[in-house]
Amino acid sequence: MFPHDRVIVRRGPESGVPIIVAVHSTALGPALGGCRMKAYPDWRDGLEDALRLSAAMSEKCALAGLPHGGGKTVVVATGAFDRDAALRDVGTVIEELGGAYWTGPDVGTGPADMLTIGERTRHVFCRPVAAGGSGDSSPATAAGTVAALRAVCGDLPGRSFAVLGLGHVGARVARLLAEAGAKLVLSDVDPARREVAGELGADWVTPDECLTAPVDVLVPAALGGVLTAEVVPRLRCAAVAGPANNQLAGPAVADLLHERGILWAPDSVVSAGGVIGATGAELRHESPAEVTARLDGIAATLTGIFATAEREGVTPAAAAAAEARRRMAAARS
Ligand SMILES: NC(=O)c1ccc[n+]([C@@H]2O[C@H](COP(=O)([O-])OP(=O)(O)OC[C@H]3O[C@@H](n4cnc5c(N)ncnc54)[C@H](O)[C@@H]3O)[C@@H](O)[C@H]2O)c1
Repeated sequence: MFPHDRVIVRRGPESGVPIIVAVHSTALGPALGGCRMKAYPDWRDGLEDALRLSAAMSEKCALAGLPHGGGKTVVVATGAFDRDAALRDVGTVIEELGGAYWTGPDVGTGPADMLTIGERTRHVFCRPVAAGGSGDSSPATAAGTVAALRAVCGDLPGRSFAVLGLGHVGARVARLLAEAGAKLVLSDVDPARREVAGELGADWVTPDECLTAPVDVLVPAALGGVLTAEVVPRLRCAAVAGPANNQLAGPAVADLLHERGILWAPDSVVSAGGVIGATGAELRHESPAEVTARLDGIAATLTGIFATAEREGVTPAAAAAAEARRRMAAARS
């Protein structure tokens, strides 16, 4: 079965680069998903990314209890091209969808780029705060991650965490954990990020040492695909929970984690804070208190998924996917 509602692949009329918009589901409401601008070896690799990431967004929105489905835009940014023209092309394609899909920032784009896309469509979120948008989504993503970490290990004081990746989200998570009295091991491929460890009085280690640190929770906050069949046997943590999208290198890795008795918190739940915060403020016009309540709700969602997984003898990944499918099917019927 073709699982997507619709997929558009278009040569941008102004820029000439391939623009791909995948709308996975609108069962729960208009689809949401960021605009990724990235060089790919071939446009078909960009299409594959858009198909996979839009399905992941459907799961994320459904599990966050949002009235939205999942989508994704990919701009295949290979070779020289006019960046603003490509962003306007994205806006043109999104406008043609008539509100079935809204976009925001993703890898390779930021709030300022949403203004350029917004020249052609109003179906865009996370514009800069000065332009009336909600701006950087990473504070909300970090807050949601910490809510998830409370669900994983209860009280944070005295617990140990290895945070891999100290960018927009990871550095904020590390600060919130330090403020809560947790013990931290920190790492990033960028040596300049060592200043975060210095500031927080945390241990600074190499990325490989961070991945295999003997801690309560490993917090992946860098790139996806970090949990591979080779890495899982070397892990020395009790649980893995972090904001990095698509942490599992393949579906079978969830079983490997389960067999080793390592609790894995599905990233579709842990990383939902950004989309909860941005769309709460811009699309649903929720008050800060309502947004905070939704962010805190990530803890209850995760606890429910862990309980279902245990009761049914399945992995948290399988329990999360089944729950998202159930919510979308219920909305369709
Ligand atoms: N920003 C958000 O609101 C948001 C929302 C949902 C999910 N996420 C996900 O969270 C993750 C982090 O997002 P971000 O906005 O902080 O990105 P970012 O680019 O600001 O930070 C990523 C950090 O990871 C580091 N890094 C890259 N490769 C690494 C490696 N192999 N080992 C160690 N460190 C490495 C980079 O140097 C950088 O400091 C990404 O997977 C992103 O998709 C972010």
